[in-house]
Amino acid sequence: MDFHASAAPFSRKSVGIENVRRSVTYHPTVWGDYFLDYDSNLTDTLPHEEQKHQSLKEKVKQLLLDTPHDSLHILDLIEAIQCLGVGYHFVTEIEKSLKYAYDTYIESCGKQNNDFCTIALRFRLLRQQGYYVSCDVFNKFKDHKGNFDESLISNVQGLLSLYEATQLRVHGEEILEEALKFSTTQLNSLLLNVCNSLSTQIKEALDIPIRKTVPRHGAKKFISICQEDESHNEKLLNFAKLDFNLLQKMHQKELSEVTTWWKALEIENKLPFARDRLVECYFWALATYFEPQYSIGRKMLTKVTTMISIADDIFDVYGTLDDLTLFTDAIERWDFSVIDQLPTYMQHFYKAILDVYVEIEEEMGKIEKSYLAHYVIEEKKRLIRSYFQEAKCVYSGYIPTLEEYLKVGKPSSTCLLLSAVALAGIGEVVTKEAFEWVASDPLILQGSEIIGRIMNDMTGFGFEQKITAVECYMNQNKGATKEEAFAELQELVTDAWKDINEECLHPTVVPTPKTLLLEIVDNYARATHLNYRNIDDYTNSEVNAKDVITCVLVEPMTTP
Ligand SMILES: CC(C)=CCC/C(C)=C/COP(=O)(O)OP(=O)(O)O
Repeated sequence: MDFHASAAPFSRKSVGIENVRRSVTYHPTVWGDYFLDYDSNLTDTLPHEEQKHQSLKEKVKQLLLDTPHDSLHILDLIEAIQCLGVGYHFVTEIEKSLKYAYDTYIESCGKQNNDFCTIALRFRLLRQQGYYVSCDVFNKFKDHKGNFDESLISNVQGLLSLYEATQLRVHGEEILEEALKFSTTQLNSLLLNVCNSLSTQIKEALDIPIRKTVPRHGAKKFISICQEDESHNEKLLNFAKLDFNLLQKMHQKELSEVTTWWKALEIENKLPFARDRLVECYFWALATYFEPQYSIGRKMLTKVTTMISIADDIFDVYGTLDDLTLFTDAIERWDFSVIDQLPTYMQHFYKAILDVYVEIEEEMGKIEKSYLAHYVIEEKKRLIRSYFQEAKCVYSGYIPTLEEYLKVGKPSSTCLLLSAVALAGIGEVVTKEAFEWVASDPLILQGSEIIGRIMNDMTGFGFEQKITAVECYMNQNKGATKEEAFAELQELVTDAWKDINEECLHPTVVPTPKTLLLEIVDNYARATHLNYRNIDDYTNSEVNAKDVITCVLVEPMTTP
């Protein structure tokens, strides 16, 4: 970027405040010490719960094995298992059934008893699994004029199923673009004429489709929907509820541990200008992966994310240009001995950052992979470099083009660093190739970065203390309104989802552990959708985020 062009109205330099420390009032933590109480006394799994869990798991597994691959019922069963959040227990069985569905795809879709709903469901389940299957199967639901058949309008479940299937579309799939418009319009008009529980289901799907749902949040939501459905399978539902509760206890215990760490840092006293969002950061980590074996990863991610959040507040609000120059240099040098050269308020923070990465290196050392920790540090440096570039831009008053902006705005989304940290926390299965893949910033990761950056910027426009993609677009297209800028940027988000969808299909160039890496990247985009689809729920976490966190991390499911 060239930072020497004419000054913009919001330029700090233009109003002579480049060396004035500023502050914005963020609301205090919603949670305080709340999760400290969730220590082992409350969160250890009891032996009878363990036994019941095991026995229900066996029963669900048997149900899967007993349902023939060629029955229509198997698709509904897999869908229920996955939506209820217990698919991770039956990965092999599900893969086997879906392989069969893939091998017999065209033949099965052609059968008489294959209705609209089933065809759309099969299409989605296979695409979710990474199988490329053709969208031509939807042609048979069009009338002689080429429109979707009017008879589909009254089929609510079919419309929902079609709508969900379109979320897996890739570039150039015209019929799925039409299907998305058709199903969205019809579902919106149905909202007025259906019963309460169905209208809630439609509203929720329109707001957050399955493809964009954060797994734990989705599990809780679908358990409630499933309960209302009289045809639900009791054993599966009970298993899902118990599994949810056992995982929730584990997550509460992790939160209790990271709260102890956070309190000891005394951030609210030492850096009172910064957002205090420990639990929200943990929730982001939980969105990345929720399974028991990634406990260490979630704790690492939480610590790293809180440090990012503080750094972001220093760069965007509090720090002077001199402070930011010193801090960026100190991060490049990555050395405890440079602490004294930093302004006092940064010293404690700089040490806290380095300590977190020492801890990551030590954790990786336990599996003899500490030599890979430098990949994570390099991503931290890349992030801080991008923050510094953005800050310099504000101080210079130059408004970049959207393209120039995104070169810096993509890494500043945090997606690259958080993906590298997520990898550092997966234990034995981590590979050097996976870190190198993240470092190379492949297309799929860029998709998540774009979603992260642009959705964040749209909610931040008018509030952020820094330049956003919206200003860049409006400046570049003289006379463009905010609405036009939003429409154009929303298109970029839609395209980014198509990139992600395409890159998830076999054969992928993603290294081992492939499925996990794809999940990590997908989940970053999903967490962004959840937190930034209306307002910035991370910064303003008193309303929506508080409700979501309460639902996922505080309220257990009622089990029989
Ligand atoms: C993914 C998460 C939760 C990251 C950690 C904190 C963070 C940088 C939040 C976004 O703040 P912001 O809206 O001020 O970001 P930016 O300044 O990059 O626009």
